[in-house]
Amino acid sequence: MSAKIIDGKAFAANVRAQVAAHVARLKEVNGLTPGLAVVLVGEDPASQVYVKNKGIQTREVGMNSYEHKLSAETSEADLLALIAKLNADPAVHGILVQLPLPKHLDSDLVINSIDPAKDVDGFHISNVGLLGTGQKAMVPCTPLGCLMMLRDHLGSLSGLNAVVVGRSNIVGKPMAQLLLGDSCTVTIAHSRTKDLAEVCRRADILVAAVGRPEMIPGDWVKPGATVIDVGINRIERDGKGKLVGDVHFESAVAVAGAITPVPGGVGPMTIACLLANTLTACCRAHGLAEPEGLTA
Ligand SMILES: Nc1nc(=O)c2c([nH]1)NC[C@@H]1CN(c3ccc(C(=O)N[C@@H](CCC(=O)O)C(=O)O)cc3)C=[N+]21
Repeated sequence: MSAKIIDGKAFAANVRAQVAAHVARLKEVNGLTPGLAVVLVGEDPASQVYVKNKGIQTREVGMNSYEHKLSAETSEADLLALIAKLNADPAVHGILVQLPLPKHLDSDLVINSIDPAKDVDGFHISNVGLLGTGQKAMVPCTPLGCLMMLRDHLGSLSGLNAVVVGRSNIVGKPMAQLLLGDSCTVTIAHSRTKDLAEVCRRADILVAAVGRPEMIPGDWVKPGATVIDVGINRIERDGKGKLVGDVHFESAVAVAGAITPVPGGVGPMTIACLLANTLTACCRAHGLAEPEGLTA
């Protein structure tokens, strides 16, 4: 038996179509156009590609995209001044500061200077606290995308054993909160976890977010489990560049019940959820009903 492959690319296209339909209605009925500002500091080529893709997809769903490209030497004061301007701009409903920032900038300080209501990454301490206490928050895009795919595949997650491998603030920790919110029994594992293989084998839901190419082999996967691979690792194989996840796909696909591929799994859902969050932020800013099925 081979696992069902969860098509994140198709799923993301469907989410974007739902967002586009809501945006069209907002324009027609309320005269509103959601706006997303993306701030990129420095010239990292991978980041430039992501930011370009975000801009294209933002415009495709009918939203306004505002791109701010700053030099790698930008001072913290100048960056904070730009964020203050975006916070005050009523045309901007979402603000994303592309991470990682150059080393001379304090990313915690920068992120926490964003108006929490416009923090479409969900990284501001207010949103982290709101999510952790089950209150209405902006939810980080990658875990939100994972949750949508899990709910779609499994229906109810209630009572299932979920193991999240990875404890980052951007994926592991918020993912665990969302799974807990859907009544999973949640374990957060990481590189220091004792008997990591055994812990993984107990998972009905296994979320891999460690950033180590193919570190989770098929024999760590419980037969029939749902495997969500958040890793996006660029490796060199047979003299060619290749994108692989944190899960060893070929061995895991033979054991799992369902699995997300890399590329074409979680990655496209991350951008789709960024657009969903921008729409949600716009609706909240104007006291309008939130889009159903596009929030946690
Ligand atoms: N403030 C902030 N928020 C972010 O959400 C954020 C960030 N900073 N910094 C960088 C990471 C990375 N990230 C990705 C989004 C989509 C794909 C994606 O669509 N990947 C495609 C393939 C891409 C390729 O071929 O390179 C896929 O997995 O199928 C990947 C990575 C968002 N990030």
